[in-house]
Amino acid sequence: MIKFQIHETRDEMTSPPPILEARGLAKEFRGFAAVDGLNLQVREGSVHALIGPNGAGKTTVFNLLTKVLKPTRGHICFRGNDITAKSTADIARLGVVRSFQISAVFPTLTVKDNLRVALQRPNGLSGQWWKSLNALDRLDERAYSLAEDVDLGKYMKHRAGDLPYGRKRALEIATTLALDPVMLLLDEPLAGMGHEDIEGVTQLIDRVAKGRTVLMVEHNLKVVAKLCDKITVLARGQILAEGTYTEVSSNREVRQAYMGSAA
Ligand SMILES: Nc1ncnc2c1ncn2[C@@H]1O[C@H](COP(=O)(O)OP(=O)(O)OP(=O)(O)O)[C@@H](O)[C@H]1O
Repeated sequence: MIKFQIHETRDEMTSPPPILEARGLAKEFRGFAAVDGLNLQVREGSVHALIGPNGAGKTTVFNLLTKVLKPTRGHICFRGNDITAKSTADIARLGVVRSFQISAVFPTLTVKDNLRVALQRPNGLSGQWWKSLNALDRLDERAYSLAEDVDLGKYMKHRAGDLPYGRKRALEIATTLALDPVMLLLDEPLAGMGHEDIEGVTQLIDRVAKGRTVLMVEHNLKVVAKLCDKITVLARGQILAEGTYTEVSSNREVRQAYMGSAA
């Protein structure tokens, strides 16, 4: 692993402890090390990207951090507490929420009703939603405020299924924000998105990152360069390089790993 010693030493002296940390994290599939002794530190308030060539282990790391997979070895800590044995629901209660996975968007419901359904989860109304959406009127104010946060204010009466793709992604992010996360994990938030939506969703992520910590896997390196304070480059399950976009993109081994492509 290539370290940016001066940068990291300065950072460590001035920065708070990491909000999320992986220590010696490993995942083997039938003896194959998809993730191999990962030591990752995500600083509170940062927007941190995990990048790397295909098969580098990004998705596996994400699945380990969000408790979809159990590690073969190693530990995960959130705010200094070991969360290795906790479930996805446990860590969501701590405020660590993965978007585009647990955020369900119901295509036949309006934007407003999708937001009200999402909002009832942290408000302890789960199980009541089927009684009557009218019973959820008290959530309206918060639903409108969430819609404004993601620029969906004028779409409240639209059916989610009729929204353009970028707006659907905005609604998914809004349903995630309904859980009031302190840390958002975004798994390829721009995947499959047309050029016309990328700028809007990039701005949206930038906006919702304020006051939160974001860890994202993303292949679009232009967007990573724009949004992220720190980038961890994975290759063959290990950290190849870490630093700012300028630092990692000028790194020879990173360029080699991408075979002279976008990095
Ligand atoms: N369930 C599994 N069983 C066996 N091997 C797996 C499994 N999941 C992942 N792998 C292997 O682990 C390695 C890392 O895969 P992973 O999907 O984490 O990489 P990635 O960096 O997310 O790749 P991509 O950018 O292509 O999505 C790959 O070689 C993959 O084939």
